Amino acid sequence: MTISDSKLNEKISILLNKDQGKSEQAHKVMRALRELIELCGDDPDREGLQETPERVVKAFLEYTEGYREDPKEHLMKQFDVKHRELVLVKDIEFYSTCEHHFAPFFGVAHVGYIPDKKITGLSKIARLVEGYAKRFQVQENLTSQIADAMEEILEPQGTMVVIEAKHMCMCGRGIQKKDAVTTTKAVRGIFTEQADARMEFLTLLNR
Ligand SMILES: Nc1nc2c(ncn2[C@@H]2O[C@H](COP(=O)(O)OP(=O)(O)OP(=O)(O)O)[C@@H](O)[C@H]2O)c(=O)[nH]1
Ligand SMILES: [Zn+2]
Repeated sequence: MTISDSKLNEKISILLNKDQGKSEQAHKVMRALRELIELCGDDPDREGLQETPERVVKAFLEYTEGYREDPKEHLMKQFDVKHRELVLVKDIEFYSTCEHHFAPFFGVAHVGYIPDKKITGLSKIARLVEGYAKRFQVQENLTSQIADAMEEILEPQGTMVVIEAKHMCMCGRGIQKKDAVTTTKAVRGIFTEQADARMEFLTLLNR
């Protein structure tokens, strides 16, 4: 089977929105992936590996779906309520791709904000996390991008984001510390100014 006549190829074309220029680029990447297989010491034409370049391209387009949307748009759907106290969405699972090694990193995001005028749907906060996670990332940028989007679109009294994640680039390669967990936080607005607000977030988080 050649790369161009397989079924997976059609799926890639759909993922690329039938963009002809991008499809050509995808073929170049598939050819490069054949080279990578050879570089690593295997035969790209052996049965198990024949479709691997296409599968890898398709998988990467899925890992990076966030580039093909504006995650902030999810927050545009808003409601007017009188609630002016902490809203905390805990344990939002995410799966991202380390921009240094293209290895997965994954874990949970906890997103809290104190509304001023507007609130958004809870699922929209999870969609925001997904939109930034599905890109090439470092955990610190992922954390601050989520906080900055909340601030810009909802204009709350403040936002606090905590992310806990495991990085596969520290497991199967390199330093090989499979149990290491990295925690990052981003605080904005009232959470920067008031220790009590941060404490309330952390108390609810650890319940
Ligand atoms: N700060 C930060 N570092 C990350 C993240 N993901 C991966 N890294 C680190 O990026 C660094 C890249 O270091 P380099 O020395 O350029 O690359 P390397 O030789 O592959 O590094 P080692 O992993 O130490 O073998 C490593 O220390 C990784 O642990 C992240 O989300 N945030
Ligand atoms: Zn890495």
